[in-house]
Amino acid sequence: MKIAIGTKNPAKVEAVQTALGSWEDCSFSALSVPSEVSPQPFTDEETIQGAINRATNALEKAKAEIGIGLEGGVLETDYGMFLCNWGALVTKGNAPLIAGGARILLPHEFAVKVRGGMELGHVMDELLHTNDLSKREGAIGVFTNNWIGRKEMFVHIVKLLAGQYDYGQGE
Ligand SMILES: O=P(O)(O)OP(=O)(O)OP(=O)(O)OC[C@H]1O[C@@H](n2cnc3c(O)ncnc32)[C@H](O)[C@@H]1O
Ligand SMILES: [Mg+2]
Repeated sequence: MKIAIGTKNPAKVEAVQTALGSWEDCSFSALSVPSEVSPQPFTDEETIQGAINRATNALEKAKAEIGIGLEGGVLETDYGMFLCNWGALVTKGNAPLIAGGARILLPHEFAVKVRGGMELGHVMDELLHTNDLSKREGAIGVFTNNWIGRKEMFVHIVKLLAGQYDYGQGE
């Protein structure tokens, strides 16, 4: 079974490969595809839409059986700005399967810069003097002192997607 992943970000690609490690006879291809939402989504809805678009575009581009899209975003609440992450699994002719990931509050000084129009990944690299942090532990890794890294967080989302897919196969 051919599985297309709608990104080349290693934190996401490795998460899919790890989460689906027990699925037999799978081949994975990681492709750069448009999310068709803003580079920094600002709501759950926009982040979900980005995940679905990545999954759909990857499915079509790779002519795969399954497309998987993972998207990071932020959302404003009465408590402050949370980071959020969503995943979608798309198969031809079916409604997308959707799953959400862990969310935590962003420290004020980081949220202020995101509100000002910067992508969270760029804010992280600027304030922490890092390079491409979002391809490794990500914001969630930094702000949880690496108890939960970005890959681990996405592994959970992909397992939630795979489980729903398995459930559907049994119907
Ligand atoms: O190449 P792609 O797949 O686009 O990977 P990305 O790192 O840009 O990731 P997203 O577009 O899904 O995420 C939107 C922004 O949020 C940033 N980000 C970094 N760590 C994050 C985290 O733990 N949770 C959510 N977003 C995070 C990310 O770098 C982007 O600037
Ligand atoms: Mg991006």
